[in-house]
Amino acid sequence: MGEPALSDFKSETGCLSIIVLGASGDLAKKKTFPALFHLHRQGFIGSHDVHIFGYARSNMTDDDLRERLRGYLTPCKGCEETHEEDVSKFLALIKYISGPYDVDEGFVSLDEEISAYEMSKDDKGTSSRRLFYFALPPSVYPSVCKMIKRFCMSKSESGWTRIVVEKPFGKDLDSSEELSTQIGELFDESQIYRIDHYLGKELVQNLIVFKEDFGTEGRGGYFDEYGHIMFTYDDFVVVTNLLFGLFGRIIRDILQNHLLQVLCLVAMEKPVSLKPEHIRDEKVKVRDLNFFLSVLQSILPIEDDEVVIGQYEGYRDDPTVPNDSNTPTFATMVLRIHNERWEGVPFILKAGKSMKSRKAEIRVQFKDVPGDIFKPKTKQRNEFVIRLQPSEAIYMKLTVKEPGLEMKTAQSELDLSYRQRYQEVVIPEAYERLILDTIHGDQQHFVRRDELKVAWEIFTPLLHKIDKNEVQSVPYKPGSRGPEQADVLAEKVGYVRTHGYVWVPPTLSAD
Ligand SMILES: NC(=O)C1=CN([C@@H]2O[C@H](COP(=O)(O)OP(=O)(O)OC[C@H]3O[C@@H](n4cnc5c(N)ncnc54)[C@H](OP(=O)(O)O)[C@@H]3O)[C@@H](O)[C@H]2O)C=CC1
Ligand SMILES: O=C1O[C@H](COP(=O)(O)O)[C@@H](O)[C@H](O)[C@H]1O
Repeated sequence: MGEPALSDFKSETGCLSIIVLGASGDLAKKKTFPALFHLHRQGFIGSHDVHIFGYARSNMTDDDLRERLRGYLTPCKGCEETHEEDVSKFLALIKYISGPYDVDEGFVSLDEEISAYEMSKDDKGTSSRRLFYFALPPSVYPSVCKMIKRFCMSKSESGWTRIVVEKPFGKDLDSSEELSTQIGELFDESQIYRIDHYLGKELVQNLIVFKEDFGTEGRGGYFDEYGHIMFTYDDFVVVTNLLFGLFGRIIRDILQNHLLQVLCLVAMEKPVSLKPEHIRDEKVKVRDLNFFLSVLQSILPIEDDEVVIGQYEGYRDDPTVPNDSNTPTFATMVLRIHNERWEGVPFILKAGKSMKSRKAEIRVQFKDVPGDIFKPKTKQRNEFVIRLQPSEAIYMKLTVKEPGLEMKTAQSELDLSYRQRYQEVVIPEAYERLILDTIHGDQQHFVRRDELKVAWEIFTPLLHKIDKNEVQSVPYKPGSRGPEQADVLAEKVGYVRTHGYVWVPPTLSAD
C-alpha cells in the first residue's frame, strides 16, 4: 500500500495567505487561530512565506485582534520558555480587515491587502496560495463565496484558492443540498474542504491503521463474533444556545456528522490505498455490481422504536428556550448496516449534553462464547474500546483468571493508554492537523459532497418527525447517564452493560 507521508505534500512553495473570515468570533479565537499558532510554532507554516488575514465586520485594529487572541495562545508541554517570543512572532503575521460579508468594497480591500503582501515577496505572487477559513455562520456562506469568487481568487496559474467550511452544512437534506449547490456553482469540489473536526482527532485517524489488519481477513462472517458496536459522545457542558432555533439539536450537532463519520471509518471496507479519494470512495461509493455496498449507502432507515431522545431537566429554564421545547439534548439510536459484513450487528449511537462525564468512545462488544464453561460466573462481555477523548486509549476489556489459588474470574484490560505509552509526544489538536491537510491539498479527512448528502438522507426523516413533535424527548437528570429508556433500548438490541467494574486509568509513573 503506497502510504502518503507528510513529505509527499510538501512540494508547494510560494506565499501562502490564510484568511480567517469571522475573525472576531468564538471559533476563530478558540480553535482556528490557536491551531495556526501551533503550526507556526512547530515550523509547519513559516514567517517567511505566510501571512494571516482576519476579516469580519467588527471595528478593530490589528492590535485589537492580536490582544483578543493572545490569551488563547497557550504554551504546549516543553515550550514554555520560548512561549512569549513564539506568540509575538505569530501575532506579528496577523492583519485585520473590517468589512461586510455581502458588499464588494470589503472584499476588494481584502484582495488589495493580500495582493500587496504577495507582491512584497520575491516571486511577486506568481504562485500565490489563498486559503479562506469560514469561521462564520453558514447563512453567510453563499454571499461570501460569491465575493471571494469575484474579487479574491489567486491570480497565479501555479497557485490555488481553497475554502474551509464549518458545519452545520444545512439542517436537513434539502437545505444541505441547496447550500452545496450554491457553493458548488462557484468552487470545484477539489477546492472545498468541509471540516468535521472529529476526523482530525488522533484516535480517529488511527482507525484507518486498524483497517490494515482487519481488511486482510477473509470475508463472510468473521465479524460474527462482534455483538454490538457502541459510539458514544457524552458531554457535561450545558449548552443553552439553539442552533437555528430548530429541534433535533444533538442529532444535527453530533450524530449526523461526528459519530456517523467515525462509524464509517470503523465499518467501511479497507480502501484500495491511502489516497484521499480512495478513502472517501470507500465511505460512500455507489453500488458496485450489486456486490458490496459502501457503508453509508448500506445503512437502513432508522426505526422509530430504535430511537430514544431526551432533554435534561432544567434545559427549558433558559430564557432563550421556549417553554414547550422538544429539543433533544440527548439521543441514542440503532443504525443497521445491511451488507455482507455487518448484517445483524447493531451500531448504537449515543450522544448527550449535561451528562455525568465527558467522553467520546467506540465500544465493540463481543458476543458470549457459545457453551461458555465459566457461565454463569462471568457476567460480563469482552469489549474492545477506543477512547477518543479524554485520555486517548485503546484497550481490551476481558475476563481473566484472578491471580491466586482459586479458579475465580475477574474483568481486566489490556491497555494502550497514550499518555503512558507516548509520554514525550504532544498529540496535535484536530484543527491543527486539518488546517495543515488543507495547505497540503489532502482532502482525505474532509467530508465530500456525496458523503454529506447520504448522511442527511439517513437522519432527515427522523429529524423531520422530531421537528413536528412526532417523536418526544423524555426528561433526564443533569449529570446522569441520560434517560433510562436509552439503556433499555441498548439492552433490547443485545448490549450487555457491565455492572460494578470500573476501569482505572494507569498513572503516568513508569515502573
Ligand atoms: N464555536 C465553536 O466552538 C464551533 C463552531 N462551529 C461552527 O463554526 C462557525 C463559526 O462559529 P462561531 O465562531 O461560534 O460563530 P460566531 O457566532 O462567533 O460568529 C462568528 C463571527 O461571524 C459574524 N457573525 C455572527 N453572526 C452573524 C450573522 N448573523 N450574519 C453575519 N455575520 C455574523 C460575527 O462577526 P462580525 O459581526 O464581526 O462580522 C462573529 O464574530 C459556525 O458555522 C459554527 O457552527 C463548529 C464547531 C464548533
Ligand atoms: O461540533 C461540535 O463539537 C463539540 C465537541 O467537540 P470536542 O472536540 O470537544 O469533542 C461540541 O461541544 C459542539 O456542541 C459541537 O458543535
